[in-house]
Amino acid sequence: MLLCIDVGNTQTALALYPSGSDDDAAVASRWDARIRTERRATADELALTVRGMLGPLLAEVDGVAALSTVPALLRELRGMLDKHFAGVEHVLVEPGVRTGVPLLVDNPKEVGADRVVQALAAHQRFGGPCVVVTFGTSTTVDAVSAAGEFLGGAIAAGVAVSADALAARAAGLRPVELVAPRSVLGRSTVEGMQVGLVLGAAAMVDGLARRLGAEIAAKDASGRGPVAVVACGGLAPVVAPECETVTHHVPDLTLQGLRLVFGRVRAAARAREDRRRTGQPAEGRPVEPGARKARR
Ligand SMILES: Nc1ncnc2c1ncn2[C@@H]1O[C@H](COP(=O)(O)OP(=O)(O)OP(=O)(O)O)[C@@H](O)[C@H]1O
Ligand SMILES: CC(C)(CO)[C@@H](O)C(=O)NCCC(=O)O
Repeated sequence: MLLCIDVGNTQTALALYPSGSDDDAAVASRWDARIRTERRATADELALTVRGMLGPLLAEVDGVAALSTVPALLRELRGMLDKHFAGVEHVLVEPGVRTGVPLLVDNPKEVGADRVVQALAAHQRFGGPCVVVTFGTSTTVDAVSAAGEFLGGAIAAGVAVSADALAARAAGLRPVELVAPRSVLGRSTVEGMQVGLVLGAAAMVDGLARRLGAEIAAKDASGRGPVAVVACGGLAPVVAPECETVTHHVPDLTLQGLRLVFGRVRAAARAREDRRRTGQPAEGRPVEPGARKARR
């Protein structure tokens, strides 16, 4: 089975998917888990945690795909894969890895690996142009073209981050439970904060999704018409139902994206190996440097 690991800023999500389902847009996980992200964890500590959680399932792992949105943990994650998963194929999604997603932005290297794999998974599953919304430490709203290109998008403070900041900065406000209020007319301090935090985030996402949809349509005639708006992230169950534009909620979108990247990288490596063995040149003409799109 393929082990996918998404190290987020607050939580780390893990799942096991059946091997050999590389091209399938969506495959149900056989096992999943969520743990707190510990920013100072070492490669050995990460391995201890992952192995401990997997227990006997560890023996069934024949591949690992991972990403980290925490730069400090990228090195440790690589160390864990190289030292503790040396015997199985593994892919760490970072700049240089051929995900097949063209990144049409100023600096492709700075785009978070989570946003890249989410764009891939949403496009593979729903086709056409789409908008990806994540409700995690940050709230992101990203545009993906009909051809599956990452066009850019928005990065905003996440709902829990906003709630913490408000309680820390306003003397009369306390942390509140992040749930949708009964009505937009907040009739208490707690409800007023829930309106602002939860319904406010939903309204922001709706506004951005509509504007990004218009940008996609303006760039490409095939982007006109309904655009799938795909939500994921730890707070999606709370906020996505309050959004008018969200059409799908895929809780494991990032992990599915990791699974797809693993399949692509493995297929490319096998094609290279076949060519090397048979002495055949790569298919197609070499791409001229000026015409090359930024991919990773
Ligand atoms: N059941 C829940 N109820 C309330 N908040 C939750 C729940 N589950 C997760 N969260 C919150 O969701 C956020 C974590 O979501 P997620 O794992 O998508 O983000 P993350 O780990 O920070 O990833 P990223 O760095 O990609 O944003 C945290 O702010 C956490 O407090
Ligand atoms: C935006 C977040 C925090 C979303 O998880 C992550 O993708 C990240 O740290 N990205 C780097 C900056 C960027 O994507 O442009």
